[in-house]
This record gives sequence, structure tokens and C-alpha cells, in this order.
Amino acid sequence: MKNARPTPASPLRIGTRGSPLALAQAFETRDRLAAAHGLSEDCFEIVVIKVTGDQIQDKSLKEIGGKGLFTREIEEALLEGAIDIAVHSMKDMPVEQPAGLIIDCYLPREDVRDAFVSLRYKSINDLPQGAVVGSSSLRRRAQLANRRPDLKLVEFRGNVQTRLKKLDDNVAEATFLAMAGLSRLGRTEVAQSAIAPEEMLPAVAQGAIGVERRLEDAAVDALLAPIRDLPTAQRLSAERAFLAELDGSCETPIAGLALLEGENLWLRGEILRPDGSSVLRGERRGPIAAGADMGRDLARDLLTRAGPGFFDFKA
Ligand SMILES: NCc1[nH]cc(CCC(=O)O)c1CC(=O)O
Repeated sequence: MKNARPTPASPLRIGTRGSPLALAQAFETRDRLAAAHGLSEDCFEIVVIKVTGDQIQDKSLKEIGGKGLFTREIEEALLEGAIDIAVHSMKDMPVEQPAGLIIDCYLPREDVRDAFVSLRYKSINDLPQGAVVGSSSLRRRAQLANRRPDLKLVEFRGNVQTRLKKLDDNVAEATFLAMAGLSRLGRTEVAQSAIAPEEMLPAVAQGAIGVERRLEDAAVDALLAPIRDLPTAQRLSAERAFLAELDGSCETPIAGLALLEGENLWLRGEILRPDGSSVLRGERRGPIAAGADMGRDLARDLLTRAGPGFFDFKA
């Protein structure tokens, strides 16, 4: 985008992954920008970028490894100027962005809860002894193993359609998805129930969409101003500081959720052994502006209680 205001001849280029959920998030961002600025749809261009993580479907994410599996190619496009903004699920974003890029725009957060998805059973408690559950999320696997050590966990990857097909084929009796994703895809009916945070604390930043831009791009900065959601930014500030202090990588089961209560912020966090044999929980309450400090403080407290080697047990 060369001008401050996008036009059909010089549209704002929005970079995204090509999955149905990623596209829905990019469209939502475009629609909010269009409405806020009174611009037509053709002032925006959705640019689909292929990422490594989407192209390898037959391995677990742990096997492929490496940071930024779902973001590297998109961030390169942003740095090269091939796109003007990138739309991300904040849950999948590392706590730090590459030099020259910044995420300082969040859309209003969706439902933060995990969905319990099954053809036959209503909830986790409803599952019979020894039932098979599919999930590739380290957090959900550890949380489930902690709650129901009798269940058998199998790896489950792919988009909503793929996972539902696996349930149809009796590969597993149940799986988990984020309510936010189902909601954005208009598929909340596949959820038997939404799991309360008290039962399964969600991933840090679950349900939040972030918009990444070039740090120096003042025109895009100004364009994003009217769609920035402050409460979401405040909550993520606490949750992501918690994650950063834990040095959270994708290989550590961590959960965290901040809620606003008037002038205060309530942060809950937990860390688990990958095999679910142990869970440590904590919470902090304080002024919203102290959210990041609370996140770091809670993380240090949990790490002290955990002691060395807490995460070393293999699932
Ligand atoms: N790791 C994949 C991922 N990243 C974001 C979402 C859902 C949407 C969100 O949490 O914002 C999902 C799928 C899922 O967990 O069901």
C-alpha cells in the first residue's frame, strides 16, 4: 500500500494462511477495517500464503519441530513488503516477533473455551472408562491425562472437517477444538459442550486474533487504530507475559486466562507435566495496568514450585 488510504488500484494486502479458519479471520479483519473507514471490499486484497506447517499433515507438530512453523513465510512476506498486514490466531504466535515487525492490534476476543466434540458423549465426565480421545495439543493431552488417567490418547491433527471425519470413522470417541474456531466457521453445533475454564483452562490467547504489521509503517498503524480492541490487548498482555516468563515453547503444557473485573484483572495460570501426572495452578488479581507484572510474577511462582526437571517427563 503506497498511500495512507487504500484504494482499488492500491489495495491493502492482507496476508493469511489458506485454512478455512485463517481465511475467516482475514475476512473478519477486512470487514472491520472496511466498516471503520467506509471503504469498499475491493480496497482490500486477501493474499494466501503457504506455510510449512500446513503442508505436512502426516507428522505430529512435535516431530516437525521448529518455531514459527505457521508464521515464518507470512512474516517474510510482510518484511519484504509483499503484504501490508498479517492476520494471526494469537494462540499460535511466539511471544516475540522478528525485528521490524509488531503485533499491536487485536480484534474483540471470541469464546475462550475449549469445545468437547463427540458423536456420542456429552462431556469429559460422560466418556466411558478407557475411551480413546484424539488430540495433538500438548496442553489438552496433559490436562485430560491429569483428569482422566484411564483414557487413551491418540494424535489427531488437521482441520475441523478432517477431525470430524475421524470421529465418523471411529478413530476416536471424542476430540477437542477451540470454541472460537468453531464459532468463526459457523460450526458451533459440532460441540457437545463448551468446557468451563475451571475444568480445562484454555491456551494463552485462545480466541484472540492479532494483526501484525511493519513497525515503521505509520500509515498502516493509523489505519488499524479504529479496530483495536483494548480489553483484548489488556488480557493478552498479562497472559503473554506469563507465557514469556515460562519460556513457553510448543513443547510445554501451559494454560493461562485473564479476565477483566471492572478496574482489575484476574489471571489464572497452570503448568503440567506432559504425561499429566502433575499440575500446578496459581492466580493473581490486580490493577489492569499491572497485568504483565502479574503474569511474570505468577510464572516465577509456578516455576519455583515446579523445581528443575518438571517438564522433562515424556507424555
Ligand atoms: N493450534 C491451532 C489453532 N489455532 C487457533 C485455533 C482456534 C481459534 C483460536 O483459538 O483463536 C486453533 C484450532 C483449535 O485449537 O481448535
